[in-house]
Amino acid sequence: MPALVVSDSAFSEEARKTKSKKTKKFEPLSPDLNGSAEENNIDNKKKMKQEKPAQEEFKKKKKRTAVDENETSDTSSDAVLATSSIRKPTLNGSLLKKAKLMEKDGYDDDGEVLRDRLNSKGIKALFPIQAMTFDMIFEGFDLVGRARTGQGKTLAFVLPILESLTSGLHKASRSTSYGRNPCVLVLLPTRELANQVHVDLEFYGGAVGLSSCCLYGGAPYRSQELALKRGVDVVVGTPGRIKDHIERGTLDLKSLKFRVLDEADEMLNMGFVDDVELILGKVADPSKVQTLLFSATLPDWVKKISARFLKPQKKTVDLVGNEKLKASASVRHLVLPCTSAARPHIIPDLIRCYSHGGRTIIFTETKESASHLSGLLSGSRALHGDIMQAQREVILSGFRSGKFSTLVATNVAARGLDINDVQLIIQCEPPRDVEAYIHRSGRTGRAGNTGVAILLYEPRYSRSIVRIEKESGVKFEHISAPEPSDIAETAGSEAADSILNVSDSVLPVFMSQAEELLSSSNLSAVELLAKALAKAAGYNDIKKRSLLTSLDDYVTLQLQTDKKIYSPSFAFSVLKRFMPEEKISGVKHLSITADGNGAVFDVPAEDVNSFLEGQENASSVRIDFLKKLPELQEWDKSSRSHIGGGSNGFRGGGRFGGRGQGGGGRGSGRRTGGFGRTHGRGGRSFGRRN
Ligand SMILES: Nc1ncnc2c1ncn2[C@@H]1O[C@H](COP(=O)(O)OP(=O)(O)OP(=O)(O)O)[C@@H](O)[C@H]1O
Repeated sequence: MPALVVSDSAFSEEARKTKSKKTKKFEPLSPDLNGSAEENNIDNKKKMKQEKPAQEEFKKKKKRTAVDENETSDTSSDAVLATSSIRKPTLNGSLLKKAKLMEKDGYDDDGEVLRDRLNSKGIKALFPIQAMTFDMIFEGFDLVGRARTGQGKTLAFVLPILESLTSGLHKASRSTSYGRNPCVLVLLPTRELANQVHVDLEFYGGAVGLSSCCLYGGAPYRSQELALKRGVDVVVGTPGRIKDHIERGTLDLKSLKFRVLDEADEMLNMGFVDDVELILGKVADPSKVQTLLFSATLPDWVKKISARFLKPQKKTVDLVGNEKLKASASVRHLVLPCTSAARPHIIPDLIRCYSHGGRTIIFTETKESASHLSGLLSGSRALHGDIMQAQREVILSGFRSGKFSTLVATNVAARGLDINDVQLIIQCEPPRDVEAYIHRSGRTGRAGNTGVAILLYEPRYSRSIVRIEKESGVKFEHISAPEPSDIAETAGSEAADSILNVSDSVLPVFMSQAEELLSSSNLSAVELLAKALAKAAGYNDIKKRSLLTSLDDYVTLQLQTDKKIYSPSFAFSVLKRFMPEEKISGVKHLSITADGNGAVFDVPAEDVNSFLEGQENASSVRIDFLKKLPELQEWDKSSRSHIGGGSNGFRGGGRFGGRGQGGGGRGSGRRTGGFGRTHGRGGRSFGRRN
């Protein structure tokens, strides 16, 4: 039997670590070393016996089956249980074995169907979290599982549960009768997520003859009650509605074998604590139920819940642990200063630069701002809790199927949603807690793919960026907004391509007008053609854009004097020496540089020349047009004063290389799509996908 190993795919650090650990760990299990492996297993079995005697009978059976099958012992779970380490992580090892077991029982077709279904989704080997938890779950342990977003936590509980019900611990006691009570309960925080996991359970569970239903609020009770009455094996749902069904007597948890809390911490955030605790407390004999808890983030409440409701022998597989980086490692994390007024202008440009033609999810803090922003972004739809449930489902399925490619959502879409080809996440402002940042940014870069997450922030409140950076372990790349001229350049390039595709049949009609235009204009043929291209690309002019706030039609200037500038009021007093009051009133977002040698501020694009020329009238003063934002002092919202620069500062400086002399990365971006405005330390140019 070919033993597949954990995917060696272009995946995470974890995958690599797991693989190397795995190789080391399982080398002794090669066929010629079976003896020593067997000895290990015997030792481990002893430890296991002390640890969980209730499992013994089942394990004996399992071992007999393995011997019957003449398999090597490399799939023995004992090693895992004793070491809490990695079992040979085989999809084939496990699922082929499953298929074999099924063959004996006459269920070979089901096994094939399950395998085919996994393969049809590109699943050929287990991801680390799946490989490391499979046996623990299959063997009957309670488990807390944590892995970064997009690393396959759903199948980490789905597959061993299916296997356990159809060929493992619970096979014998499984009922298939009409009106049977569910043996699996999966709790999730949002309806969308419940739906998604239900779809997975129907798809994979259906392959082995398990039925499921999904219970969430906002949907009629009747169809849910009918499904429960007929009898199902798996119930998936949100805590509120599950509790309602329990209280109405339509859902009985007495036959439960598994209960799963997916994204448990979000249930706390959403105020489901009491409901969850009530549901967990409804099980008659907790010793007969296996409880599994999965999330990418495990704050304190989850630890409390697990201490209260999981058995003392529970296992914990934490692939994030004390590692500094808690967010997805396959996502580029970017930050960009941007006022709320600038968002509607800047976001389409960000999508154009960073989404590579894929899907984008934009997160806002409130339902109102989601609706408002979606109204301003053509081709986008909003998704939030005030939208009727049926409509929410239509919107999400439209987004999944590509009917529109930009979704503007609140946190209802932050957790767990797995949508193909989401290339870009934009967060309109820093979320209140780091968990929200981790989950939102994790809607891209899933299953080993890459993605980009851009966090917008009001420049004055850069402190929250520092906080998120510290708590998530992410090293943000600071970028400035794509310059309108860069966007126009690409649009012009597309227009040039489209012009070449225009049929020659237009020439007789337009030639004489072209000749007339050329002869009557002072412009050269190339200049006229450039204007025609601009028009074809939809441009009448090129706007300026502020470096400080990303506002269109504003330009960022820098003021320097021969003295240090300690406060905005001092900077204003200097400006007042040589600029008229009406121009000073147009100055916005004045901030002091971290080194105190200058002040930067925005002025309307039409006033730039007045400021540049005005400095002629003042001695020891310099005004410069900024191409690169220096490091700035942070604005302390509470004291309404500037905090000293340096490490606390709003980091522009060296990290904002983009518009710096030469405009980092602009150059040949035309064809390769380089909008080279990534100004992180590495200064990588972030081009469009070729
Ligand atoms: N072994 C595998 N091989 C290939 N793809 C997989 C494998 N396991 C899961 N996937 C795919 O990876 C994607 C992410 O899986 P899943 O939604 O379970 O991640 P998650 O860890 O629960 O993420 P989140 O924390 O965001 O909820 C899904 O599209 C899933 O089909």
